[in-house]
Amino acid sequence: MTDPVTLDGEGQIGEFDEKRAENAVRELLIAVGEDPDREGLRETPARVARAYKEIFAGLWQEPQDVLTTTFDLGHDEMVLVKDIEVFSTCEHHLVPFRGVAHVGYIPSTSGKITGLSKLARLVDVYARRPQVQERLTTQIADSLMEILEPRGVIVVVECEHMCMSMRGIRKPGAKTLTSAVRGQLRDVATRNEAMSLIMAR
Ligand SMILES: Nc1nc2c(ncn2[C@@H]2O[C@H](COP(=O)(O)OP(=O)(O)OP(=O)(O)O)[C@@H](O)[C@H]2O)c(=O)[nH]1
Ligand SMILES: [Zn+2]
Repeated sequence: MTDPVTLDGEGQIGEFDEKRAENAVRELLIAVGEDPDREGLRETPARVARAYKEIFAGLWQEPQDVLTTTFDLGHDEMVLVKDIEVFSTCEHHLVPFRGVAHVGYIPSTSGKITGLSKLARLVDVYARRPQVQERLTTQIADSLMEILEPRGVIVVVECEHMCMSMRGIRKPGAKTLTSAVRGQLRDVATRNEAMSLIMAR
């Protein structure tokens, strides 16, 4: 058994513990009735540990690590990046949920903007954690508000949750939509403009 770890105030250990993850996967395989020492499974615990390190890499990143490049371009109209692919993990069942995120903002009056790819990186920072879709959505919106200080933000996330498709209620195809709207994007006209851009196919 690996020694218990000391959790910090956020409920996190200091860094991803690959050995501990590997041991846990081995235990899980035994618990489900498998033989972790049979040939096909021998490397699986180490492989799964490496995969989890990647899937949960966002736990070791902060939004300011990726929203690094900002420009003062004087552009003060809406910027919207839509259909950003989302792969995340439901914190209730540890199975994936996937779909797309649409992220838009109205820059500050000085026109402080960021690189378009940074919006997609920001989505990944929060998606690569054990999540619920509502929190993923609000975290993206709130971190953008804090770092870019824009006049408004809109984030819409549409995902299918494997915990609803492959088990439990078994409703493949059901999509969950969540939104977070901040600042001037709460104004009906501006919000409608953003939504019509998001919904246009
Ligand atoms: N609000 C919200 N619920 C989620 C999300 N992902 C999964 N869930 C739900 O979390 C709930 C957990 O319910 P529980 O009753 O504790 O667990 P369960 O017995 O496995 O539930 P079932 O999935 O209904 O079989 C389920 O209703 C899931 O659909 C999410 O991102 N947001
Ligand atoms: Zn789930």
